[in-house]
Amino acid sequence: MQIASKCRLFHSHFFSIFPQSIKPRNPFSPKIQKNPQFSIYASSSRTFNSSSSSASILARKVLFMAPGVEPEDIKEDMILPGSNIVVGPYAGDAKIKEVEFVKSSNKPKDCPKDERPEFAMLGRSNVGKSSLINALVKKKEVALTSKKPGKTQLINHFLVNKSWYIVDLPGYGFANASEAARMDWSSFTKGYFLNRDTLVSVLLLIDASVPPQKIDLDCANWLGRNKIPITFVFTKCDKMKGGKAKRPDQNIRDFQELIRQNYNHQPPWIMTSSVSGLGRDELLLHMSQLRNYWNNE
Ligand SMILES: Nc1nc2c(ncn2[C@@H]2O[C@H](COP(=O)(O)OP(=O)(O)OP(=O)(O)O)[C@@H](O)[C@H]2O)c(=O)[nH]1
Ligand SMILES: [Mg+2]
Repeated sequence: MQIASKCRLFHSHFFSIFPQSIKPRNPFSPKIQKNPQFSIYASSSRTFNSSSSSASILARKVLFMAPGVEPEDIKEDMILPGSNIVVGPYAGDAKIKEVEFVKSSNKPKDCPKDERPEFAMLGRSNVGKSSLINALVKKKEVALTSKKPGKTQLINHFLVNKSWYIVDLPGYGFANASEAARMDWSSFTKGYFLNRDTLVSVLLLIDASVPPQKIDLDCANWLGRNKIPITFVFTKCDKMKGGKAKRPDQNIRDFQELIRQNYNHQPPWIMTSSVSGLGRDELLLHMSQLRNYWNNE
């Protein structure tokens, strides 16, 4: 199948429920602990084992159905902790054995052309994109990080296990960038998202230590409108502020509420911390199932 049509197939399924005809290829028995904290669907998860249609409608609304999963088959231990992601039959081979920096591109058309699947890290400047890449690959300085926003300026491709890419992108919403640089950012990155046929999913990073930001909601809505697959990755979940500031889980819930209005089906979301390693293995497992599905279709 041609890459472009393969990609469309993937995208069109992504925002709807996966069709009955997809047969599991890699039988997977999840070794996942019970999902401890997530009250956002805690009340509904009790009903997932029931075969009632209202339970499966609820599951469809709140959970991310991985490829090959039917709502009526979901059990609580198939949901990744700290996320709404159901693990399905395509999950596996999530280990990172090697990673190498391949190239920096300043135009989407200069990106690698070898048709390997890729995941792009997107988010506000300073949200923790480069730190998350380092946490995923367990190396300190694969992607350069900084306390000052605006560190990453180009499209950087990192090749993992010689078979797929993680892409580090410049952050958006960097107030100190010149007007010209900000305009450039949007045409340059929008061009990348709209034309990159090998893009499996955008990982849209959202800082969970602050309340929902309009710029993140606008970005999520733009991606949704353009049918670009998205996973919300909440960062800095280790940051517990004192006083009246809201905790990460409250900020995440507020963000979900705002997003829910614009999506028929809840996109996948997951809590992470590059400091404590929270969500690392779970995110890699999620990426494996999207990648394996992409590779197999
Ligand atoms: N507490 C905490 N701090 C984090 C976490 N992730 C990143 N940081 C800090 O946030 C700052 C920005 O991190 P980067 O990874 O450089 O952010 P970025 O999104 O790549 O930023 P740009 O390249 O400017 O777009 C650094 O000081 C990191 O140490 C996290 O999970 N927890
Ligand atoms: Mg960066």
